[in-house]
Amino acid sequence: MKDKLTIALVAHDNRKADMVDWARYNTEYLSKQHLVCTGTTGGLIKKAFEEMGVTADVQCMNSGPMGGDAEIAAMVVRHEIDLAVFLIDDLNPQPHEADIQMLLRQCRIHNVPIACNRISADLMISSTLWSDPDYHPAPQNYVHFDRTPEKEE
Ligand SMILES: O=C(CO)COP(=O)(O)O
Repeated sequence: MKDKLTIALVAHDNRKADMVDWARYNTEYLSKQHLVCTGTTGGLIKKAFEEMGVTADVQCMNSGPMGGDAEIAAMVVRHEIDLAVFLIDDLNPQPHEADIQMLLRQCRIHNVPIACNRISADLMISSTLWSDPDYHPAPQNYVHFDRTPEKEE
């Protein structure tokens, strides 16, 4: 498996404090990975690492409402993202809902693990499967399911 994962980090405004706190909690691990973030989320994570005197590889895309989610979704389609953490504000509407759904959908389609809360993110980054050479993720399988009830003889 790869030495360095490319991890997407995205958080809506009301979830940014949680994202920064999560990034601080996992600084040692995250500072060894390549982080791809939407603009404002990435800026806050960079600042938090700087305040802690930690050097990290943080790449900032556009801000979410200006296409950042769409840029990251395109990276997912190109298989450039290994894992995503997306802290969504489920209590308030977002102007770029279509882009949000696109990012979530492309992660599902392309079998990219995506955590939408901190516990999922913690479990995902601590999985030993990342370094297990015998682990090969099963591909997504979209098989038609026939709902027609079987006829009784
Ligand atoms: O809106 C976002 C994700 O949908 C996040 O974007 P920012 O990190 O630029 O605020």
